[in-house]
Amino acid sequence: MLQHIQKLAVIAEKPVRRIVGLMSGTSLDGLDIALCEISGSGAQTTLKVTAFLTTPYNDQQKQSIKQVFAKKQVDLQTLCLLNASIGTLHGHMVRDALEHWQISADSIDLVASHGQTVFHAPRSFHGICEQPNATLQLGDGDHVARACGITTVCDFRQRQIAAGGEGAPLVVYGDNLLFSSETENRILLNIGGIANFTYLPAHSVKAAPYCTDVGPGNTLLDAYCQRAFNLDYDKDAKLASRGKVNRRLLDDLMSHSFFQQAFPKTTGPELFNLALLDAKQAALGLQGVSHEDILATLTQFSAHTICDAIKTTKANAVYVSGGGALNPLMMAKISEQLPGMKVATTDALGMDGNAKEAALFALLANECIAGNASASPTIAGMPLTSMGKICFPE
Ligand SMILES: Nc1ncnc2c1ncn2[C@@H]1O[C@H](COP(=O)(O)OP(=O)(O)OP(=O)(O)O)[C@@H](O)[C@H]1O
Ligand SMILES: CC(=O)N[C@H]1[C@@H]2OC[C@@H](O2)[C@@H](O)[C@@H]1O[C@H](C)C(=O)O
Repeated sequence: MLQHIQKLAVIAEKPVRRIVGLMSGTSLDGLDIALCEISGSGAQTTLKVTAFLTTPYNDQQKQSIKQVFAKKQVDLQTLCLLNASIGTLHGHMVRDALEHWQISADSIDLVASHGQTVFHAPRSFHGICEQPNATLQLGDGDHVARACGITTVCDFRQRQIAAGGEGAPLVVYGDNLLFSSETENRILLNIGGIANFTYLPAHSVKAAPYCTDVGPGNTLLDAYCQRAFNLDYDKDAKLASRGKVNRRLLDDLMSHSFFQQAFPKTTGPELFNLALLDAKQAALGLQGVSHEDILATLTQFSAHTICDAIKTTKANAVYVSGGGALNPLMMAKISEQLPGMKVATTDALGMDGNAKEAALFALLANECIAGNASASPTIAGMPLTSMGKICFPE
């Protein structure tokens, strides 16, 4: 053990750390792997993504996660086996990515492993006042570390909950260190399965940044597309573009109490799922609406709730990342509803939007090893705390 601690101390003192960030999001498309070079910590952090890839899950891997994903009742043995097998799978995916990039595992200081969220239950969702906020990511860090041979920092969300947060969104801690501006009030909007944003007031404003989930991004669209068309997602919004927004359904979706909750708040497919949509369609007698019209309505639902949330800020510019940034209809609707605001992708800030979340977990691992949470800049409504558990490869 002593040699592991000594090695960590050496890593903490390095001028530049090479950290592989991993993120497997709610879309279940695969594992995002971002190789990052990070120097400094806290306000002095610099981060460069030097290689990135998404290793897709095969159908069997997707199906095995779907057995437990966002489900209130699951087979405990399945869950238990998945925790180990996802860890090993992610470790092997890291090893293969490094081989592909022709980089030796010995040259990597740390892996930062988010794991696979399978259930997210903030108190506002479970409603049991005496119970805490809770969240569960599978893919045990010891299995990751063992499978790729690299010290792994994992399970970032638990400490943030223990310190008083909802365990998400965590990107704000990195967004604030990397992307705030002297003069621009910025929104960093990520449209993954769930959409979230970080609001970064310009330094001159001297206000604290904050971050929140705002509602569904692609999760309802993907689930509907899979059920109605047996397609993973509506590529380039080809299907939704043929449909018409159903106003009654849209208004009903928009009236969900989640949208009245104050920021910061978090959510997931545990709430925004096909059961919710089906119930609303049935209650309104709208079962006959065409699949294309439903997709058009869901695209507008995401765009509208995102823009409503952004309009509560004083932002001058929005930088978008995540798969939703590649959906032309979603992006057109967002630009349309934010007249006069600059809408760009995070590429304009030098960050590949697909790599951003994985890179920001690398940054959290960097903070865990080399940072000082109590000296970090304040985030409104969220605790300042270090995050992550450390797992050694031998
Ligand atoms: N060309 C495209 N056209 C339309 N939608 C797209 C396109 N490319 C990606 N997407 C959408 O983006 C999704 C993947 O997004 P992303 O990888 O950001 O999700 P995630 O990281 O799993 O989510 P989260 O951030 O919520 O955990 C796809 O499932 C799809 O809905
Ligand atoms: C519990 C969980 O995994 N939440 C994810 C999810 O995907 C988007 C949104 O919902 C966000 O809250 C979070 O991920 C990002 C990376 C975050 O924590 O900032």
